[in-house]
Order: sequence, then C-alpha cells, then structure tokens
Amino acid sequence: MNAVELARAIPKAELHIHIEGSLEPELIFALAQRNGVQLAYPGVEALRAAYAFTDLQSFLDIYYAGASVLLTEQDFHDMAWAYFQRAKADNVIHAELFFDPQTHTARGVDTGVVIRGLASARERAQSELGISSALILCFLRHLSEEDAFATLEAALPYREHFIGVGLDSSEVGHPPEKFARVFARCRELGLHVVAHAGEEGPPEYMWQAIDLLKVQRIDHGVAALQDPLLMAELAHTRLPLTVCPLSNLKLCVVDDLRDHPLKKMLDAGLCVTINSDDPAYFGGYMNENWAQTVQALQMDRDDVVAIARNSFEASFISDQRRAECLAELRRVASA
Ligand code: HPA
Ligand SMILES: [Zn+2]
Repeated sequence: MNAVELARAIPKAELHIHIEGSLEPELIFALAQRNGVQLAYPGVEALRAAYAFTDLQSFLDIYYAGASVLLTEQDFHDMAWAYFQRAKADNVIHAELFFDPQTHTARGVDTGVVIRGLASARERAQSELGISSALILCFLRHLSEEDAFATLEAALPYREHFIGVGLDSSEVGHPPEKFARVFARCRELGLHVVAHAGEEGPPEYMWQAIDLLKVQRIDHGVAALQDPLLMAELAHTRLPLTVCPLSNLKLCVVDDLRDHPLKKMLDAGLCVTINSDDPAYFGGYMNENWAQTVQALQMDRDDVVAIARNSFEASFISDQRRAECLAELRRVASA
C-alpha cells in the first residue's frame, strides 16, 4: 500500500465536521419538499452551481440558507445518519460533530428537537456501524455573548447529550475574547472547550483562544505559521489543531493544495489532524481530504500514521475506547 492508499484505509477520527455542513443538495431539496420550505434555487444543479466561494462569509450565507430546511427531529436524524454512513465508507471509527443550535432556534426550532434528532442518529451509528461519536455545541460568534449564554441555558436540559462547546461562524471582527465569560461558565460545568481560530483570523485570535478561552483544541489554526512563538508553543504543548485542507482551498485560505501548511506544521511537531469541515460544500468527505492532501504535499506512510494517531490522541474519548482505536490503527498500518 502506498501512502495515499494507506490514508484511505487507515482508521481515523473526525474532529471537525459541522453536521449542517454535511447536508447534500439532494437531501436539502428532499427536506424542503417534505416540510414545504421554499428555496431560492430551482433545483439541485442550480444550488450546487452556487457553491463557488471567495471567502468564509460567502460560504456561510449559503450554508445558513441550506440549513433552513431542517425543522423536525426526523430531519436532524436523517442528516446525521447520512453523514455516519458516509463516514463509515471512509473508515472513520470515531466522530465528534459540531452543531449550531442558534441557526435553528432563530427559525423557531426548539433546541431539544435538534439535540434529540442528532442523539438518535448517534445511537444508531454506534449500534449499526460501530462508530463512536459525540456532540459539540457551537456558539455563533457573529452573535452576542448574551445570545451564547441563552443558547447554553436552553441546551442544559440535554446536558448528557453533548460533551463540549465550540465557537464558529464569521471569524474576523469576532475575536475569542468576546466569549471569555460564557466559556468560563462552560468549563465550570465540566464541558470540553474548543474554538475556531486562525482560519481567516490572525495568530492573535489563536493566542486568545488559548489564554482566555483555555481551549483544549483549536479548529483550523493554519495562521499559526505566521507566528514563530505560537509555533513553538503549539509544538511544546501539543495542543491539537483540527485542520481542514479542502475547506481552506474552497474558501481561498490557500490558493493551491500544494501550498497548504499542514506538512510544515506536522514537521514542526504540532499535533495536527485532517478533517472535512463542511463536506457537502467543500467537495469531499474525509478520504478525499486525506488522499488529496497526502498527494499534494507528498507525505509518506509515516506521516499518514502520525496524523491518524493524532486524531485519536486529540479526541475526547475514554481511555478504553482510545486504546481500541489505536490497536485498530496499528493493525491496519502494519498489514
Ligand atoms: O469553516 C467554518 N468556519 C467557521 N464557521 C463555520 N461554520 C461552518 N463551517 C465553518
Ligand atoms: Zn469549521
């Protein structure tokens, strides 16, 4: 097996997937019809043709429009179940899913509807596919911290269904410091904390995520390369970064996959992982991200194994499940 074949075959954890970003155009139209929702596009092809993004905001506008078809518990279940089946085909054996309650509560959909629908898909993925998973509630950073507090409050009756919180949506102009108090509260509640930083924003936002939000992982973090002190810190602490190469390409964070910083970050000793972010919008699920990145950056089999191992080390799974995943990884890597 060469490095690209190994990248496809190796068991892996996905740690940066917005479940609303796994909604394929076909399912968007099927749900629109089921729920009587009117879309601004005449059909699947027209919608797909609109997926030509110039930056994060141009994507977010379409992503929030796509999510408008989600109304019932069954809708959330169907979306997540479709993702888990796709993940299984890519040898994902553990997944930590982001979801955005505010995208749905703003349309009158109750937080409980969102969480119950996702939770039942998770249970099904465990029993029918053997995929372990968890949910991470994300606050939309373009909204206020007060809004984030209200979102947390509304989700607390379902506390057993999510393991942590994150921070997503429009980065520039909405630094992590804006959410310092709500993240402190989440830490007090025993929730894991992560945040998007250094996708379009500067290294300063990554420092804020570390120092003020006290995150356990940074989502994206590709801006780290602009700051040698930050690189040294990340190498020293091994704070994981959930990198999303095809997302960075589609949102013009990099112009060419061959210029992607992932390999430099790996070689500098950072705990980097490969993830799909919003696969229905960015042209590829896990194995497309892995295969294209390994190919473009000419990574070898050792790099592939190191990144897969990082994905389990960076995950919020039990020690027992982590040991199982690492054993499975060793089995495939040595076959
Ligand atoms: O890549 C992303 N960045 C920020 N917010 C998001 N929400 C969905 N995907 C993203
Ligand atoms: Zn993301």
